[in-house]
Amino acid sequence: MPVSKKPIANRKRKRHMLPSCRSCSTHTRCLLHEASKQQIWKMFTTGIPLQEKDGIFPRHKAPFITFVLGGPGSGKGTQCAKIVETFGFNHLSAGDLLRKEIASNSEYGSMILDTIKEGKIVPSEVTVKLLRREMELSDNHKFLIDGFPRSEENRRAFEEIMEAEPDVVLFFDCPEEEMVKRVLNRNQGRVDDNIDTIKKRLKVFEALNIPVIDHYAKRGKLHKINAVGSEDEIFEQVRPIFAAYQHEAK
Ligand SMILES: Nc1ncnc2c1ncn2[C@@H]1O[C@H](COP(=O)(O)OP(=O)(O)O)[C@@H](O)[C@H]1O
Ligand SMILES: Nc1ccn([C@H]2C[C@H](O)[C@@H](COP(=O)(O)OP(=O)(O)O)O2)c(=O)n1
Ligand SMILES: [Mg+2]
Repeated sequence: MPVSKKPIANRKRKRHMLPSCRSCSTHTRCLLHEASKQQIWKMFTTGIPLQEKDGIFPRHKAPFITFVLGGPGSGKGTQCAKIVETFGFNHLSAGDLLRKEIASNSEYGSMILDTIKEGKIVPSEVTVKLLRREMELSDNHKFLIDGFPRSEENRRAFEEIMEAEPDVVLFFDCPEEEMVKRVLNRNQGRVDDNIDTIKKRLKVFEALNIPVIDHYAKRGKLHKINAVGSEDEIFEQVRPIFAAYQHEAK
């Protein structure tokens, strides 16, 4: 699966292909992107489609990207489902995309399976390519990217290949013993939901994912959420984060 910035052949391209602003493809931010995001939020919160008079043409729609981070079993997938329901995001789970690759017997399937069983991280170019494909094909440009980036390498690869940074980063902060308990009770038939793999995953989380979390904390993008409590209690910490963005866009 070679990484290329060229269009994917024979694939229907959507208007908000990344980078969404052709005139600034070397930049991760430009005034047009920023103005566009304001308009997009307005559109989503009011339900009124963008007009030419708004000064932003639809082809300039910028993606609104949320990274969802947290250790294994911290509740990322569970909360993503609630965010989708309430705020209408497209949920892209890096783990689900990798598991689909295994199931489809793709060229990288066996390597991905071995990596997941070992609790390690799949090479970034593979994961970013899968995410990129989903983002390009999406009709929705509000993305919840769940379980990514899991390492600084993941983060840098995304920024380089997608030429984009997240707008919001959520971190579900959960004690290890609670995460272990949840994963062992998850009951989804996953090859990595066993005590040996979970122990390895927790070490990898500390070593590789915490630096990513620190990076976004320093950049003021991190929203740390206490992941202990009922699903609804946790969602009540999440809700105002997105509600605040809606308010800003008005
Ligand atoms: N707040 C919660 N309290 C107890 N169990 C939870 C909570 N949130 C999720 N779970 C359960 O814990 C397990 C892991 O949740 P999941 O959303 O898959 O986490 P992650 O995607 O971070 O690994 C699932 O079985 C889920 O039903
Ligand atoms: N960015 C990512 C995300 C997941 N993976 C691999 C390695 C992870 O242990 C597995 C499972 O990830 P997933 O996000 O589904 O796991 P949890 O929901 O946190 O339990 O997939 C990866 O290599 N790189
Ligand atoms: Mg998950």
